[in-house]
Amino acid sequence: MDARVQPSRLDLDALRSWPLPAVDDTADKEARGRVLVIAGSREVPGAAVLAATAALRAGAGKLAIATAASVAQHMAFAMPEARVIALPETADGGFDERGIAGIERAVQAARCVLVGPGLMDAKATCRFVAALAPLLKGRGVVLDALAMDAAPHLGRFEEPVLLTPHAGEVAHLTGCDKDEVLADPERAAREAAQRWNAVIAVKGARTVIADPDGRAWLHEGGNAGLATSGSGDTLAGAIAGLCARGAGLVQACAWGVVLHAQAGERLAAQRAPVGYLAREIPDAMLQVLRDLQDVRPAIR
Ligand SMILES: NC(=O)C1=CN([C@@H]2O[C@H](COP(=O)(O)OP(=O)(O)OC[C@H]3O[C@@H](n4cnc5c(N)ncnc54)[C@H](OP(=O)(O)O)[C@@H]3O)[C@@H](O)[C@H]2O)[C@@H](O)CC1
Ligand SMILES: Nc1ncnc2c1ncn2[C@@H]1O[C@H](COP(=O)(O)OP(=O)(O)O)[C@@H](O)[C@H]1O
Repeated sequence: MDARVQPSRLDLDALRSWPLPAVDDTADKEARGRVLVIAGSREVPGAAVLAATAALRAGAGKLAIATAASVAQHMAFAMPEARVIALPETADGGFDERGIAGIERAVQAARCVLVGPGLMDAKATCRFVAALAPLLKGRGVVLDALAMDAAPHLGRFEEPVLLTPHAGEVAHLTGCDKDEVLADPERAAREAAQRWNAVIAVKGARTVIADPDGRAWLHEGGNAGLATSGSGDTLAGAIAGLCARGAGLVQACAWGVVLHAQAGERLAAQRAPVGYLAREIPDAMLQVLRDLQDVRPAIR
């Protein structure tokens, strides 16, 4: 018999009974929390824009983006709400770990740091994340996309970190088969959470979140329209934004997963079931967030 405790179901009702920390009407942008998005390479700069937009739509107060030097100027115009820090690149388009000195202050100021969307050069990314890891202590950390490749090399995290792999990325990280993960995402999430002492969200039509304490949450919802280029970047960004404005990693992840899926459902109803764009998801998430807060206000 399967001894696993059933995962808690995540849906809008679950969020209503798990309200986000309230943001006071008198809050300034510092109180709303700083988020640092380390993302975007010369081939995939848009991933940083998608993640950063979602972080602000989720309610973060202040935004910094650390991105490839070759696209930093363009990023500053694409994302006028951000302070943009240029990172030196490797020949293969990765972030050179020597650039970390230039983001040290931004890391220290951030309540949440998201690393990964749109990064290139797996080897350089592993070195970069390994060198960054000691600076991340005490803040919410979300590793997405190529930044997760560092996880197997970092051993067990000392403090919880969130990883957001889809089934293919779990297969890539653990050496198992993608179909095995799809057949039992809960097992994959629980095993990875124990192995790395991390919160894991295995994403897909069924998303399972597991934490190192043995708790798990299951979300079923959204639609195939969410299976689109850049969609995962908006999820990671929203989670980082929720964390920056005061939610813990697990709550931020749970809220982000439901908001993202609900945004997909709204876009499917408003536009078409398939064919809406990742860049449209953050605004739809804001609509869902607003309606939720009408029910139980988190921002007065
Ligand atoms: N047009 C673009 O590319 C855009 C990309 N964008 C952003 O770029 C980032 C990367 O996205 P992506 O789409 O390039 O990488 P994705 O396919 O998620 O693979 C990730 C890893 O999983 C692995 N992996 C996958 N399946 C597997 C399997 N069955 N079994 C084993 N391994 C498997 C795969 O290994 P590989 O297939 O390379 O061997 C790879 O290591 C992300 O942030 C995305 O949002 C956007 O911003 C918009 C434009
Ligand atoms: N059929 C589906 N139903 C519901 N959600 C889905 C479906 N397919 C994908 N998603 C969601 O869309 C997102 C896709 O993320 P990801 O594969 O990382 O995209 P990308 O790498 O292009 O940004 C995940 O949050 C996943 O849960």
